[in-house]
Amino acid sequence: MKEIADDKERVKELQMHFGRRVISDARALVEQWFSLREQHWQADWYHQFSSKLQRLEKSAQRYEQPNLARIAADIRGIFEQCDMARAPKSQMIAALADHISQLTQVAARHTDPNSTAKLAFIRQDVYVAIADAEMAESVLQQLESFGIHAEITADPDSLQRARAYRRPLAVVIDFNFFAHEGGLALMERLQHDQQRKIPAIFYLREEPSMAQRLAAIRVGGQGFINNDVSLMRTVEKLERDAHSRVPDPYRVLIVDDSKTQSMHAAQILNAVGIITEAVFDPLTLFEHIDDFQPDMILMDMYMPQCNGVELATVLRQLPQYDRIPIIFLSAEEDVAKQMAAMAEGGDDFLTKPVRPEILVATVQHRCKRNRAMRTWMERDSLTGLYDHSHILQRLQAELHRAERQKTHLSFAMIDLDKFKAVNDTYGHPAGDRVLKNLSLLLRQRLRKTDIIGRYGGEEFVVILPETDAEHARQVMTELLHAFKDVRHPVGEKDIQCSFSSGVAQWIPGEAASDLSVRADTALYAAKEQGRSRVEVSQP
Ligand SMILES: Nc1nc2c(ncn2[C@@H]2O[C@H](COP(=O)(O)OP(=O)(O)OP(=O)(O)O)[C@@H](O)[C@H]2O)c(=O)[nH]1
Repeated sequence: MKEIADDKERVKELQMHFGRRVISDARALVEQWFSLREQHWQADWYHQFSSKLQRLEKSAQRYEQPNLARIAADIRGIFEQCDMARAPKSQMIAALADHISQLTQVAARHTDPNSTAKLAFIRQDVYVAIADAEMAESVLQQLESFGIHAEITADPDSLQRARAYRRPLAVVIDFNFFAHEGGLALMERLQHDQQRKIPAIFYLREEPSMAQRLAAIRVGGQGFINNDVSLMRTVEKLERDAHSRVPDPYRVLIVDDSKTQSMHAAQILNAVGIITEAVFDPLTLFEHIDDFQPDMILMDMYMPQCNGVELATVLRQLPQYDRIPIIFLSAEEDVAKQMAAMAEGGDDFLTKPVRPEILVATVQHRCKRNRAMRTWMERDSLTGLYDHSHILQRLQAELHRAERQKTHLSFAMIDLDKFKAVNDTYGHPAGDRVLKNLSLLLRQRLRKTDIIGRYGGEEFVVILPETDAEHARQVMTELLHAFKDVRHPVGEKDIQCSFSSGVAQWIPGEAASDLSVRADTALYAAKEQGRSRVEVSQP
């Protein structure tokens, strides 16, 4: 009997091992895709993409991962239509990005079932370099309980080796790490060839001085922790960083009556994976904005029917278009005229001919800022999750996508159990802490592609694309178990809470409001049947 059990164990281990191989091949392809964003397109980019795609196709077939093999084959189909001599065009970028996002969704579901960092598909670890073993272990546990994968690197050499193997999400480092070098000097060495600094959180027993804080900032320091401070704030920040790798490409609308000029700008932007759309007739601008949903507009100053300043003025008069950044691109060298253009609602002015790297940097910067601003406006201030109205907008958009791609989608509602008693017994701030912890846990444990919102008070919702009801039930049940284990610090003691959840799988053609009513009814049933459980709506 024991031998059979051993065999089963071995088969399971092997399956997991092969599963990890496929995942690492999928990750390599996704990282190759992301590299387009950071470096300009180069001739051998397709070659590298192709060889990574081939590896994934082979391993997905060999290790029997049919969903991944199917998506890889679809990517191959799109990829083969690209003109290898030039950067991918907007249509290709959009199609590839869409499939890469599907790949991350499917791959995320295949991660090691025993891992706490289940859904960290494009995983970056946090390295914990603290000499005091007990403290290192405590930091590790706090990070892991929120699904941030962490690794203890107990001495400078192992930290260097880990860093060489993969860029970490952050390093939690002892300010006095191994006295002969110290955390500062070591961090400086780690940052040596990094374009973007690796975030560092310094551990120091005593309150840091101003000089120590300044020195820390210079080597990428984001903050300090000591023995008493819980990592909560740090986790929030790390969590935000982990999520900043949004795979959606930026979208830029180019308004220019000259085909040559607009194609030129498009090529430069396409080479860094930005999707562009050209508008030659300014009078059709509104339709383009509504359909294309740009992150920003690149606008020529002088066009036959009207000029760019007039167009910007019109846009700024309409609340729905008021926040879209506009960069003027023109041969106009008269600074007074440039200033006048900016005064009418332009955000920047670039003089033609503009150097490609300047155009790219300006556009990327504007898009990034605009997305960050939008994020703030759409988020609930306590938890940072989508607020009620925006989660409904996202649900609408995801239903369209599921319709287009003919995929499943599930919608889950979550409501904390007996939460009134938490507030009444321990006070409102303690209740807020629990709400924040639940939101952190949801963000850490769910896939990047799942969309989470705070519906109101102590009610949360999750949109799970590409997920059927049974799968959604499993995900919610795992979350419930994980949440019940979380200890929420309240004064001297810790408290534990639970939630109930109702899940509904979208029926093609069903309206968003009907779907949410079904999830709500299932949630009600979960409450009725004793709470701390997940119920699924039967269509
Ligand atoms: N701390 C805090 N409490 C909130 C917030 N929003 C809503 N609440 C509280 O959440 C509690 C919800 O209580 P009820 O709707 O009675 O439900 P419950 O006590 O959770 O009981 P069941 O849902 O039936 O398990 C109320 O006490 C609200 O005041 C918030 O932002 N912060």
